Amino acid sequence: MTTDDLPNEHLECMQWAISHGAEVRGVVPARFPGRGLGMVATRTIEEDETIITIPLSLMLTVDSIPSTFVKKFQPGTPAQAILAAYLTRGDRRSLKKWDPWRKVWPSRQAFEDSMPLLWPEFSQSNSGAGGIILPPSASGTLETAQANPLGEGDKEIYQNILSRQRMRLQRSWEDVVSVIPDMDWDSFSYNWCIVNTRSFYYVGPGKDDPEDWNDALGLVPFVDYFNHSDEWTCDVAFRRTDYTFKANRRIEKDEEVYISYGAHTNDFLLIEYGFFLDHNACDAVYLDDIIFQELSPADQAELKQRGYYGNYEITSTGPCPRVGAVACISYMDSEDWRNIMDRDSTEGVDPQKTAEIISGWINAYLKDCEASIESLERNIAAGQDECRNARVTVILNRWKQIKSLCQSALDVVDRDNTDAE
Ligand SMILES: C[S@@+](CC[C@H](N)C(=O)[O-])C[C@H]1O[C@@H](n2cnc3c(N)ncnc32)[C@H](O)[C@@H]1O
Repeated sequence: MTTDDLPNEHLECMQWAISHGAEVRGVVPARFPGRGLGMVATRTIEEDETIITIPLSLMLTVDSIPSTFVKKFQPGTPAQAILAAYLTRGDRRSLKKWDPWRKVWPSRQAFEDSMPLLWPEFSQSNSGAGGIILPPSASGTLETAQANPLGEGDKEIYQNILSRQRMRLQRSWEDVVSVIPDMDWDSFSYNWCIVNTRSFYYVGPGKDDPEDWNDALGLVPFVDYFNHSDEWTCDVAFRRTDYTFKANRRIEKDEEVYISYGAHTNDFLLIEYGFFLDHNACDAVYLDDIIFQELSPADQAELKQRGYYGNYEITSTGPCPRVGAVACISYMDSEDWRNIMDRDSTEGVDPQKTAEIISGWINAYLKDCEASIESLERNIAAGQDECRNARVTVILNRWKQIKSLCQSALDVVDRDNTDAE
């Protein structure tokens, strides 16, 4: 961590926020290797101490930008599209207020380096040209399986992540160019990424929470310096009039202070934010594409009706209960299977068989990992272009993490099976 060589613009940004009503106690921006800027404690911070308060008046949301600009857009245009359009083509005088804060944002090059969405390999599709193989949760495809329809449930955002993101950007772009035809793509996509990586949850006064959380966002100056950790030390509370940032444990002087961007998998962090964590308690991958191949139409219908279709998650601590349920349906008598689902019966369950089926699925995923790792390593060895090699290395490291997650899950399945014998 270093604050000594911090360019003045960061302290000016903090002063600007304070002069517009922000209260800042015990933290300043600082540079952290591999994480860009972040927030550091300048003294010991006690548990429950409020370190920052940001008034609503400082925020940049669809409610705070000139209504003449917002009114140009059709109802239903995503907030992210309107904000990115405003940052790109809003009235210069009204935008000037935000200059000290915008000055400290990352460059477009930083996004081009870190966000697969902007990598040339993925400009057309999810399966990168030139051999960059994205993890299945990001690309929506396994080498060994055709992409299948997704299941149901709140975990869906963690699959097909790049397609979903590309669709959101595409839709934003179309909505915006239909109103501002000479919008510049490079600037717009840059500002779209800014909103994507630096927004907070925001719902305007008197409004209900929208169905899609992508529609509930706003930019909150200065606190967008906070980096993410799955062991965050600062809780964020949105009270509709302000945001408060409160330490959830004692923080020592010179420690980086983290918030949580959500309980996200590493593939989600990679695609949506352009980084992933070395250790992430929320990391997971999904066996859907492998399992879907083996399900009969009747089993699919039964699983759908019970809300058990898809989102077959594995973590380093083993498979989720949905995986066990779908393994059982593949060999059990229908009546017995319904009884385990409805009455917690164990009649007809063969734990060894269940474990063998699950191990087979995880091993199929592992095979894909190994093939991808080999191919990416060959790709790096043959590559001449340094920037491209850096991109391939990021993805290779992610595949290695996935391989180790699968191996841990496999160990858990094998151990549980041995214990049951
Ligand atoms: C809200 S900004 C945080 C401030 C940012 N680091 C900066 O330099 O302006 C979010 C971005 O910070 C980076 N980031 C956040 N948490 C990180 C972490 N734990 N490790 C590496 N990069 C991180 C990612 O580039 C992400 O898109």
